[in-house]
Amino acid sequence: MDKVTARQQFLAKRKTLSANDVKRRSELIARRFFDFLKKHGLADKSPTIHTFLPIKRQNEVDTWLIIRHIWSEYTNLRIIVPVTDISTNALRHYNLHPQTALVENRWGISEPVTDSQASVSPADFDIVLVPLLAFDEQGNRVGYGGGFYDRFLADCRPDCRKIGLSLFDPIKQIEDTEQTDVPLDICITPDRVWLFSQ
Ligand SMILES: Nc1nc2c(c(=O)[nH]1)N(C=O)[C@@H](CNc1ccc(C(=O)N[C@@H](CCC(=O)O)C(=O)O)cc1)CN2
Ligand SMILES: Nc1ncnc2c1ncn2[C@@H]1O[C@H](COP(=O)(O)OP(=O)(O)OP(=O)(O)O)[C@@H](O)[C@H]1O
Repeated sequence: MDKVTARQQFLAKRKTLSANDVKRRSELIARRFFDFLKKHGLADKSPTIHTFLPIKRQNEVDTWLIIRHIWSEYTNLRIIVPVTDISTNALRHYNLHPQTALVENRWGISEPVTDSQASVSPADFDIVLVPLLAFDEQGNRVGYGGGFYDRFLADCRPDCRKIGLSLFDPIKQIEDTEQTDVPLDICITPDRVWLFSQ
């Protein structure tokens, strides 16, 4: 399947989900994420976790379930979220705390108010939770087509774990992958954890 077709199909599939479907699937994904952290002892190393904040009207995975659980149970973890620079199409990255003031951007994505806050370098990130519309059995992904995450993930350390979160199972293969596409290491769905790198 090509990216354009996958994008259309999965945008349509998402629209069929009720708010309750998204919530239930997001809870299963969050549970699998914390099981994965525990199994690999990742939380012990006080990792820095970068996550997207969900676009509610697009029925994205509700990452707030993961964030709130980290704030209550894993207080040694640092959470970073992206802010989109509309003029350069680049992402900048800022700390997220329970008291961080947020504003919605033009796509309905909550972002920290960045006055006087220093941005954080992608070299600091140990885990990145990656938004997607579709992924394939090799770990390739398709987003909204802006190339934001492809550019961002290229700046992360090679040992940073790139973990996709998907409400749906993978497709067999995305056929028109490009040199600049950065594949996922892992993808978590409501049903299972897909591992793409050893
Ligand atoms: N939650 C979240 N944050 C993210 C991303 C994401 O996919 N999800 N991005 C990942 O790169 C970046 C923002 N990228 C985006 C690019 C385009 C549109 C957009 O055009 N939205 C249209 C609908 C798209 C469609 O239906 O085809 C809109 O809101 O009208 C939204 C986000 C950075 N932050
Ligand atoms: N590192 C990069 N440098 C320059 N252009 C890039 C880079 N990464 C991706 N692009 C370009 O960005 C455009 C969109 O890429 P693609 O269709 O893979 O986006 P996507 O992965 O669906 O979106 P997103 O990453 O925002 O979720 C393509 O034209 C691609 O060539």
